[in-house]
Amino acid sequence: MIEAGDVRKTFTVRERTGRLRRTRRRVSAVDGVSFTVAPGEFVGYLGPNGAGKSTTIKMLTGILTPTSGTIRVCGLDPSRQRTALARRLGVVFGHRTTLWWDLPLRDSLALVRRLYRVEAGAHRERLDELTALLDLGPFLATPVRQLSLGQRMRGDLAAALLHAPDLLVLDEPTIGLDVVSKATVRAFLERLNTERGTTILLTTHDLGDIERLCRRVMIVDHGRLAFDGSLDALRATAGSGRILVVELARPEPPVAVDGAAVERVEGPRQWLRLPGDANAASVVAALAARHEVRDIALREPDIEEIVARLYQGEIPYTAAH
Ligand SMILES: Nc1ncnc2c1ncn2[C@@H]1O[C@H](COP(=O)(O)OP(=O)(O)OP(=O)(O)O)[C@@H](O)[C@H]1O
Repeated sequence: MIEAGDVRKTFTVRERTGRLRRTRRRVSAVDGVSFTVAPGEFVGYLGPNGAGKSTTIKMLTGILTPTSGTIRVCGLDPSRQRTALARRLGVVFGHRTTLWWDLPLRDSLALVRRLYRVEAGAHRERLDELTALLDLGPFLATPVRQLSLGQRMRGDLAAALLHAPDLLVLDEPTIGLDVVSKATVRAFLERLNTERGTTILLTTHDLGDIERLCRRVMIVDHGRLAFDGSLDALRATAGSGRILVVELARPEPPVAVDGAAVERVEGPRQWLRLPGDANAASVVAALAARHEVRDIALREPDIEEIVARLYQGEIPYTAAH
């Protein structure tokens, strides 16, 4: 569905370096990224701010042309065959709407039908289905500018899917949504993928989206693909380990136990990181033999923490392969 081969995008930015002087600087936004996405996959595309995610998405959707490398999306070259690709592709940017601000949602969706030249019968059927799935009924007659963010996002999803695309590309579709709206959007996307077989590429900073939806995760950092694998592989990152929180009878210097490293000390509490293969029971036994332990708790690493540590360079991406 998507094939990207050694894709690069370089921007030239002009900078003021003195009162009258300007210099040009080259920014390598995407620096040799290669991957393929098969039909029916649901892939999360992650990365810290400025890593190159939006630039990649803009190249996949034909908005930007790569400086070098090859891209095929639905068998087409996005920058050369943008119109043909638009018929096969749906795109939703969480930050902005593609709907007409002053028109009621229903009229906006009718214009989308004309844009994509969807046959009237097929449109009605599809609109009914999307209205039911996304619960659009109560606000179809409301002008887009009066919709709440969650309602507007559901309207945008409907607009992107009215022409039944094979591939849906989402850029932060749950940004700013409350927990209930997020759950609605996530449940809808899951159904779209499993029941309709729509391939989905999802860019987000919300790791809840990723955990709930994606079987595969790609992480881009400094313009390069730093990780490409399953969510389980990411969770099992060698350096991630579990955290043992120990409450001692009194404040003590960091304890010394084989197979654990003290990460934090707060009064009588100490946080020990256990490597992936460590035996928690023997660490606890060793601790109890030498210290008066009041309480212990074992925490599994959460995905948010693992990703933060990867971004900060505390664990190498290679550990996640
Ligand atoms: N039009 C542009 N001109 C110059 N530099 C750009 C342009 N677009 C992006 N960049 C630079 O390219 C790099 C990657 O930007 P990009 O927007 O792709 O990152 P991102 O991963 O989407 O970030 P975020 O999570 O903050 O949205 C950044 O250093 C950014 O400043």
